[in-house]
Amino acid sequence: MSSAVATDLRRSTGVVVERVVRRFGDRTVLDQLDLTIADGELVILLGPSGCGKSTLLRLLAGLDRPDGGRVEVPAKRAIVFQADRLLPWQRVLRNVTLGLHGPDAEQRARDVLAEVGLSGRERAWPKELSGGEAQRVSLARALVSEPGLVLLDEPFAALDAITRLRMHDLVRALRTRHQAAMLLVTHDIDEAIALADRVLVMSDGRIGGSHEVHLSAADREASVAREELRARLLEDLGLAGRH
Ligand SMILES: Nc1ncnc2c1ncn2[C@@H]1O[C@H](COP(=O)(O)OP(=O)(O)OP(=O)(O)O)[C@@H](O)[C@H]1O
Repeated sequence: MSSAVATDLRRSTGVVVERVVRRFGDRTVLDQLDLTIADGELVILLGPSGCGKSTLLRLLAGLDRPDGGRVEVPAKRAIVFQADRLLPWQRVLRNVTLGLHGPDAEQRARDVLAEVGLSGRERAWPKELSGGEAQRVSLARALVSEPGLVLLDEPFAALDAITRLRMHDLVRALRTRHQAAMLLVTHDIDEAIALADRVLVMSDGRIGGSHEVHLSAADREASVAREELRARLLEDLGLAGRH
């Protein structure tokens, strides 16, 4: 089967994945998977452990190649992992400017650090940051190059519940300013409902369920519609009847 990964030179073109296959030995982890993400859309990917979520993100990031099918992604992509992956021997500002070019690189890094609420921490070392602050730096580093696609692999899973809620507010604010397509992997159904334009549920190597989220900010917190969506997601995950 032929495979192709194409990047578009325009800044942001969304994502098109067609019939993508990825095998590891005898195991077919992604099996004719289809997916599209529009510019500016925030899509959340849910699925049981080991179903292939990170494998899909790695393909979209260009860290791996499919065995078959077609992947079309914007040229500029950024990925944020569960662990912050900051360079411990570089200060916060340098961690954000790494790989940036041009005379305005430092100012862009300062601006995006301000956006994530870290003005004044530019000269801090990574070890001096809390977990939430370190993930804010990771978000700043992802956004500073104005990518067309931001991939987030369980970015808040290691944070405490209150910090996670603050990070949700931050992601909502950032997406109104940056028009990137975003794909966020999580195990947390409530995180999915809080943030997503669309929630996808992965099973058997494909996208088994797709749910547009048409809830107001208030309804995302508590409403009959929210509970109905939650029940549908639990059903797709094979957990019907749970709370
Ligand atoms: N490089 C690799 N070599 C061999 N097997 C791999 C490789 N990468 C992933 N796999 C296998 O592919 C399957 C899917 O892994 P993946 O990490 O994508 O799952 P996941 O849905 O992200 O899981 P989790 O939610 O636990 O992080 C797993 O069985 C894993 O062992």
